Amino acid sequence: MGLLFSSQDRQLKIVNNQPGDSLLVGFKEVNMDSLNMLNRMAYADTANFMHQKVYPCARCFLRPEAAQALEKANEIAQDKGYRMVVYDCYRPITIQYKMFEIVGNPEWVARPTKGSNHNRGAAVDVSLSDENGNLLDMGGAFDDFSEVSHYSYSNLNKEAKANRKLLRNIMVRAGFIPYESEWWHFDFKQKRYPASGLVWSCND
Ligand SMILES: C[C@@H](N)C(=O)N[C@H](C)C(=O)O
Ligand SMILES: [Zn+2]
Repeated sequence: MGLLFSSQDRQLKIVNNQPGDSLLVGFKEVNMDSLNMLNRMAYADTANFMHQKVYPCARCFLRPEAAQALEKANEIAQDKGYRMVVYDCYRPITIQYKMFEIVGNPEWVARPTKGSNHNRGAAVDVSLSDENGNLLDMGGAFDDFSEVSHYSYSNLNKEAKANRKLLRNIMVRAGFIPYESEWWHFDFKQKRYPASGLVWSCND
């Protein structure tokens, strides 16, 4: 894939894997099953806004510090009697292009020329469930690209407002930065990581 340049003349360095590469160099896998997280990786299934399975399988890779922060968030959630629900972690830049082509609005899908923190392995899309895996009411669905998804959307019932706040507090305590437009999206911005085109394998 080589190098891409953003319109704001910031150079976006894309690291791509070669045929035969199976490991994501520089990333750490978050083992959702052993951590009792709910694996709902949306883009490894057809039930998403693209109606296409665009990931080879449902695995969560992040930069090591971001992975550690997600694990911390999970511990905080579990101490309170909840489970982390994981919709997305690292997202190859090729998929960002595909998403942006469909949605075309940077409020909902970051411009691929600039790159999303998902492409850097430094963002997650998450929610919470109870101990039995029942999703908490967040007042709207994951990837509902409408104002209902704004964290501060006013027309929410009390429970949904409280649940959004609970999720946000857990994630902020763990080191993530919330995104106002999407209640589920959290960035980990401690370092500037390069965007990547690496795609994981499913059998190692
Ligand atoms: C596509 C959606 N789940 C998401 O992550 N959007 C943000 C803005 C992104 O693309 O970084
Ligand atoms: Zn996101």
